Amino acid sequence: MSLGASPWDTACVQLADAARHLGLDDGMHDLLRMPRRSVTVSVPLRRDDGQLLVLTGYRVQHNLARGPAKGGIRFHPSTDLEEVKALAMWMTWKCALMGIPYGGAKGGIAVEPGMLSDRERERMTRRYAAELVGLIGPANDIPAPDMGTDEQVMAWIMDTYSAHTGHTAHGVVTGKPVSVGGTAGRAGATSRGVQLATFAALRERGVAPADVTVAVQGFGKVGALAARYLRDAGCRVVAVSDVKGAVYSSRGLDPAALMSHVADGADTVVGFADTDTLTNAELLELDVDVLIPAAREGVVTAENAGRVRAKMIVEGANGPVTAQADPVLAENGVVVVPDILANGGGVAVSYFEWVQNLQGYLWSEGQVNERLAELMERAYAQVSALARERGLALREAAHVIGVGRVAEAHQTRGLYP
Ligand SMILES: NC(=O)c1ccc[n+]([C@@H]2O[C@H](COP(=O)([O-])OP(=O)(O)OC[C@H]3O[C@@H](n4cnc5c(N)ncnc54)[C@H](O)[C@@H]3O)[C@@H](O)[C@H]2O)c1
Repeated sequence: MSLGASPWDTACVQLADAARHLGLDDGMHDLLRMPRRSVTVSVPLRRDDGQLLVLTGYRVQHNLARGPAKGGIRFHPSTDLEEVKALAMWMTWKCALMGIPYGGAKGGIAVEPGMLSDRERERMTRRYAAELVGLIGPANDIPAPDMGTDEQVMAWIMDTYSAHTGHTAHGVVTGKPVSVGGTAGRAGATSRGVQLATFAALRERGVAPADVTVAVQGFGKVGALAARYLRDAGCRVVAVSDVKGAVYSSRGLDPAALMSHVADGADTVVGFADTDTLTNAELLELDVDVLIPAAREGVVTAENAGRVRAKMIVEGANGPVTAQADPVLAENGVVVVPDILANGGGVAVSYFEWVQNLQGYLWSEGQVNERLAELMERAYAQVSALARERGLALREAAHVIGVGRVAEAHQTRGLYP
């Protein structure tokens, strides 16, 4: 297969690589590649000023062999069907790798959420949810937050779905506010998982957190808390960024103070006191121990991979390294802890939330964090062991495990009719 740079191309190259290692035949390879369902919906929105804006929304259920579809919803201007298909495929392998009984899905609306008022965002979300009522559901397909969406968006989706079905359906989404059936520990789950994956990789290489410098691209839900947890655990976070630019301090940044700075109206990390301003491109090329891309896909490419000086990349984002960049990084000895492992903590705790919703029973934050650590460490150990045994990169090993489990589910279930 020829190497492309789009997320879908990257996802297909990774699948083809895993299929080859697993010895899957062409039919099974096709079955695993093709999304089970792809839905495109029109989302008409009445703006506050009376104008009608017609947006496009998507939901892709990539694979259902291991359980109901699971995956986030993204509000971002560059969202399109190809991107959503790639993200849905990665969710399938991630859920399988984490050992949770879900298939993979993803959704989104092509929109810049920052241009909408809160009331517009609510109307848009509810209309999109209403279009998907026949598709989503606690036993069918369970959305969660992703770029540009948050727990309030999940509450609106749950409420819209519940209004249509005539009963409160907590289990239709995860990442909800705790007041409407969310779980303790979900808000920081992806970031905690990133920290656990980083520390597992460092431990294996005999490196202590206190000796580690970190740069984080993306200071959103995943990146900000990942920076904060890593700093709290002893690492020196020297740079972070958002879409407007990056800030750097060789002495180390205080992510908690930066979060307050952003929340208190600055709306960006840029301009934070006692820091130098960098571009996002410069942040990716800093001489640090650990680089955590936690913004969007395709930021480390064949063009800039050779200039990455980090010793390790831990993928907080989905698909931040293209298939063409991977071999360049490997050649230069850069260890990549892949997305389907490194950011699997989010879907793990989403699963815990859904289980609590189905049981009508609440766990403590301690229980959630303990079980998260168990799943992350188990997944890391399995990936690392297979990588050593078969001489694979961590990404290849992670995909061999995830894809292999989904292929096995297909084989065991058989083909209908
Ligand atoms: N939210 C989750 O639980 C979760 C779970 C697993 C994976 N992810 C992945 O993590 C990534 C980030 O998701 P999030 O939920 O934190 O999103 P978010 O919207 O909360 O934050 C995104 C951050 O990235 C920045 N950003 C956007 N475009 C950028 C660009 N071109 N260059 C630099 N920075 C840019 C934004 O300014 C923001 O700081 C995505 O790839 C998402 O799929 C999220």
